[in-house]
Amino acid sequence: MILLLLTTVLALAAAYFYRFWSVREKRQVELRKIVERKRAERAESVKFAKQSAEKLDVETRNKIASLEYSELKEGLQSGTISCIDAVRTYYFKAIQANEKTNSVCMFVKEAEQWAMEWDEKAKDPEFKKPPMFGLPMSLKECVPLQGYDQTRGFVQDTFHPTETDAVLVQQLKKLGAIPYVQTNVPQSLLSYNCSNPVFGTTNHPMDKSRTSGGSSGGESALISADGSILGIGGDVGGSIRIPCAYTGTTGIKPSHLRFSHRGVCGSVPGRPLINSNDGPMSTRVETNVDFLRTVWADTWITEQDPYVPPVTWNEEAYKSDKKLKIGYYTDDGWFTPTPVCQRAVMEAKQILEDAGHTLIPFRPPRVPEVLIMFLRAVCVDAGKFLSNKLMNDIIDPLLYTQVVLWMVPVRVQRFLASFIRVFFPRLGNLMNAMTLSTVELRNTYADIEAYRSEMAALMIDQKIDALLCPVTVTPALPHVAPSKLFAGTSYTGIFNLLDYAAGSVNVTHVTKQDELDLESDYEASDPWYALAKNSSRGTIGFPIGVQVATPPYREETCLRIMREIEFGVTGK
Ligand SMILES: CCCCCCCC/C=C\CCCCCCCC(=O)NCC(=O)O
Repeated sequence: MILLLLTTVLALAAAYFYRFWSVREKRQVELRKIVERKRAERAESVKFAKQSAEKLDVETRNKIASLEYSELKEGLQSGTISCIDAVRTYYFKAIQANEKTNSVCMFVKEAEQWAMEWDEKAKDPEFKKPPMFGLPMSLKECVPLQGYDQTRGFVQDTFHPTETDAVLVQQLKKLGAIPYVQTNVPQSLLSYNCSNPVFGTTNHPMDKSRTSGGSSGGESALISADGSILGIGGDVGGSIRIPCAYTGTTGIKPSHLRFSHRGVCGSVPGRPLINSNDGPMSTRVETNVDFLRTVWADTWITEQDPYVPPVTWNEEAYKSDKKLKIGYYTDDGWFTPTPVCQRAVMEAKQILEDAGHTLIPFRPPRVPEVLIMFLRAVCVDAGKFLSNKLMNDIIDPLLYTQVVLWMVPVRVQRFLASFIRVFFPRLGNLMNAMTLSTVELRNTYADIEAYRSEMAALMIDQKIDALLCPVTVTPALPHVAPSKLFAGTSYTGIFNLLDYAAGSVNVTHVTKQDELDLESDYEASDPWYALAKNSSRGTIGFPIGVQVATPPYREETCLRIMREIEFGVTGK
C-alpha cells in the first residue's frame, strides 16, 4: 500500500516536472527566435549608423572627434560645427568603441533627422540656440526613449517600444541635446556586471575577460572607449558609481528627490525607500557639472512633475571656497576593501587636506545591519517579482548565482543560515536579508527611516559636510564575480538607503606594489574575501576611484569635492 502511494506521488511529481520542463522548453525556443530578430534589428541599426557616419569626410570627423566636451559645445554654439557633423562623428566613435566592448544596444536613427532639424533652425539669424544645442548624448537602455525598447535585458520586453520620453529625455531634447545611442545593461538591472541574453555581455575596454561594471556598464564602457562624451546612467545600489570606478570615468547619482520618476520603471517597481536615480557619466567632473547646472537651471522639471521639489542649481555652493569638514573611512566594518581601494581613499584625503579641508575619521554605524536593510528593501518581495520575470525568460548565465538565491524559499534560506553561519558567518547573516513577511518589511522601512535620522544627527552634531570612502572593494572584476559578490555593494548601497548624492571619481591605478600588498596583507579569510583577492590578481594598470557623498540637495558640494580631487590627481 505504502509502496503504491509512494510510486503514485513520484509519478505525479515526474509528470508535473515533465510538463513544467516541456512548457519552459517551448517558451525558450520562442524566446531564442525573438533574440535573433532583435539582434538582426541591432545589426541594421549599426549598419545605418555606419552609412550615416561615412557621409562625413574624415578630416572633419577627426577634428570633431578630438574635441573636449567644452570645445565641442562651444563649436556647436558658435556654428563652426554643425549638429549633423557632431552626430555622425559620434556614430562613428560609438561604432568603434562598440566593436571593442559590445556596449551598444541600438543606435537612435532619428538622431540624424533631429540634428538636421536643429541645423535648419539655426540658419535663422533670430534663432536662439538652446544650451545643449547639438550635443550627442548616450542613454542607458532603461531610460525611456520614445519609439525604443526598455528591455532591462529581458527578452520578453523586446519589441515593446515606449510611447513617451522620460521627463529627463523630454528636457534634453528641448535643450538641444541629441540622444544617439542606447547602451547595455545587465538583465534585471540589479547587478553590477553587464550582460543579458538579448544584447550579450559588455566588456571592459582594457580586458575582455572583465566587466565594465553595472548596471550602467554599457555607458562606462562606451565612454571610457571614447564612444560617448556624456551619458545618462541610473543607480539604485551603485550602478553609476561602480562602472565609473572600474573604467576610470566619473559620475554622480543625485538624491532621487532632484529628478522626476514619471513613467520610469527601475529594476523592481513599488520600491518606496531604496531610491534609484538617473545621473550623468563622463570622463570629466566638469562635464557632469555642466549637465546638472543646465538641467537644474530652472524649475522646468517640477512643472512637468509636481513631485519634484523646485530646487535649482546652486552655483554658490559649487564655487564656494569655504573649507569643509569631511568624514572619511577606508573600511566600513563589513567588507574590507583590497589594499589599492584603501590607498585611493588615503590619496584623495591627502589631496583634500592639501586644499585646506579638514578630514576626520568617520564610519557610518552598523554597516552589516545596513546591508541587510538595503538588500531587503531593494528586492522588496524577496526577489519574487524578478524571479517570476526570469522564469519566463532566458536567464543570463552570469546572473545564475543571484537567481538561485532569489529562487530558494525564504524559510529554507533562514533554516540553512543557521548552519552556514558556523563556517561562513557573513553569508549566514546575509541569508536573513530577504523578507519573510510584510511585518518584517514594515519594520525594515521603519529601521531605514530611523537610520536616516541617526546619520543626519551624527553629521550635524559633528558638522560634517561630506563623506569620502571607497566605491567598492576591488578593481574591475571578471564577468562572473559580481553576481557572487553582491556583498561588495555595502559602500554604494548605503547612500541609496540614505538617499544622499554620491559620486565616483578616478584617483589612481593598480600598481605592482598594490599587487604585492594584496598578496601579503589581504587575508582570504572567507569565500568572499578569497573571491575578492583572486579576482583582483592581474589588474595592474586598472583604474581605481573613490566615492564622495553628501546629504540630499547638496549635489553641488559633492561635485565640488569630486572636482577638487580630480584637479589634485590630474592637475587640470
Ligand atoms: C543570501 C541571501 C539572499 C540574498 C539574495 C540577494 C541577491 C542580490 C540582490 C541584490 C544585489 C544588489 C546589487 C546592486 C547592484 C547595483 C544595481 C543598481 O544600482 N541597479 C540600478 C537599478 O536597479 O535601477
